[in-house]
Amino acid sequence: MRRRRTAHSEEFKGEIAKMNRQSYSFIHERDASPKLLLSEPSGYTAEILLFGAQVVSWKNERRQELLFVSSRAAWNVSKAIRGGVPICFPQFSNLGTLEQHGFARNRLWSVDKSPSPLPSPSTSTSTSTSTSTSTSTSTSGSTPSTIDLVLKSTEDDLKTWPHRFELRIRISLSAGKITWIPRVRNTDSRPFTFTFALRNYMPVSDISEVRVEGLETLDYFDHLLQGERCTEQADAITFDGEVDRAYLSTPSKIAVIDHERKVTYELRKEAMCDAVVWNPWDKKAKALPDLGDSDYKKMVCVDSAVIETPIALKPGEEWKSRQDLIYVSSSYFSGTLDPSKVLGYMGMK
Ligand SMILES: O=P(O)(O)OC[C@H]1O[C@H](O)[C@H](O)[C@@H](O)[C@@H]1O
Repeated sequence: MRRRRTAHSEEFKGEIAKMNRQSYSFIHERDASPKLLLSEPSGYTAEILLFGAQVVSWKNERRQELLFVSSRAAWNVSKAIRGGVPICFPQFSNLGTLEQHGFARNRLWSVDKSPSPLPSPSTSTSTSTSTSTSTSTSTSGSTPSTIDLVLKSTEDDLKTWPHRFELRIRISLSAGKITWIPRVRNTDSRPFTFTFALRNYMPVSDISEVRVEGLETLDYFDHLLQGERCTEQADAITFDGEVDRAYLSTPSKIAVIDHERKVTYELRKEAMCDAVVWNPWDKKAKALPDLGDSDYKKMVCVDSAVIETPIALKPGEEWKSRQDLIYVSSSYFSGTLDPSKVLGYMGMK
């Protein structure tokens, strides 16, 4: 593979940083944004673009890709890659005057090489109504590998969103689990509000065979019905057409169960009380230039989000949240994948 020498490659050439439990290396590919590689002892790896702080690959010890990336993803990044886990800030979707999903996913972030310790829950300001108080631990019990990335307001961004902020994301990798800890600090002299989402593109064998559990009976805004408020009637979400919904006041655990692939993704979240479920289906997929025509069959987005009640921060305040994405293969279970066993294993039932 050809390597490109850039300012970043000069600065970080050959660097393996191991400070404050950080363990990453830089990858430089031709015509692509610098990428960071996180690895951990049991063989899981993650690749993170500095452009958008977007995780674009998460692999297990057998080198199987655990995130969806479009077959037509545009890697010469001028906008967020279609796939992985883009970060939507300070606006989710088109719910405001900014560009769709906000600008954070389309900016070059920096590595925070000497990150400050995470604030304890009592010192951090969380204005969202999280339903969770739990703190996840590494599924392997080993120390995770972490990287801290930071985005600050630029003079250009201040023209469209006139609020000075610092957005920090700590991404940690351990066996079977990847964690995001986003923090937004108001560094301005006036209060501001924002919405936020971690958009998780998960790969599935066949979208028609997928169930999303944990959102039943909840209210949601249906983007396909001009944001109309509806109530989920089904006992699990299944897919036979386009879905674009923001579920409200969701539990801290949601499961995406792929019967055919015999895999379950468990999404655990704190301080992000909404959850978005999105699949574009065939017509919309054809309209998206960076999504293959039939890619919609192989993906589903289930996002941790704060949408209904935007986060409000006074000057100096900080909001902190957390998302764990946990990969559970049916090899943990004997015989056929039984959703009730999976959910029982996860402590959901
Ligand atoms: O194409 P993107 O900007 O990544 O957005 C992908 C989708 O995200 C959200 O769910 C919006 O409600 C959709 O209308 C949009 O198509």
